Amino acid sequence: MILMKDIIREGHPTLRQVAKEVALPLSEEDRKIAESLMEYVLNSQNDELAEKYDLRPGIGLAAPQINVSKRIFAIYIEGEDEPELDIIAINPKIVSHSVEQTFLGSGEGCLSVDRPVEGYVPRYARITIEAYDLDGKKFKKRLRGLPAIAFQHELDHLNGIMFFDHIDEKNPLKANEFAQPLE
Ligand SMILES: O=CN(O)CCNC(=O)c1cccc(Cl)c1Cl
Ligand code: NI
Repeated sequence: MILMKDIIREGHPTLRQVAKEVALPLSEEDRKIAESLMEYVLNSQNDELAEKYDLRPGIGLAAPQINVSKRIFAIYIEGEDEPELDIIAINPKIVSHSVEQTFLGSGEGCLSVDRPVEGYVPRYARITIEAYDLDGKKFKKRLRGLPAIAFQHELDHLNGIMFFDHIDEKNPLKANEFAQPLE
């Protein structure tokens, strides 16, 4: 299982690389990598396991964060009755997006960043994405809200981008005129 010691931190060059597309159908190795990312995310949201193994909670995790420069990430966002988003995404891409932007009023955090970084991270408010699942089957989703924000945070990791790259240096708590805060 992935532990915090396996997660690379800012300054590690892999976090700034553009990750490579993954061959389909997935090799056994790549399937295990994908499953381990989701396993971490789920474990980190389980109070008992998170405490037992000292895991920082996360709603997503991308392969580059465990020093694997491949286009794979997992996202799990709990919902009322069913998860808001529960995906393992292979070779993901945004195929279209709204002009309108959004951001989390509380900003974003990252397991690869061991410091709080204040500021609004502008994201597309609504996105249409395409990716492949563990079985190599292509899927398409329209996302909004936190799922859309999380998808963009993880996709950034595959392109060597960190969330703080998007924060306006001069005025971190400025929201541009197209952006509406998420709740
Ligand atoms: O790349 C994934 N992580 O670094 C996991 C830790 N960060 C979070 O769970 C997190 C927190 C706030 C906003 C977003 Cl969008 C995300 Cl993703
Ligand atoms: Ni992150």
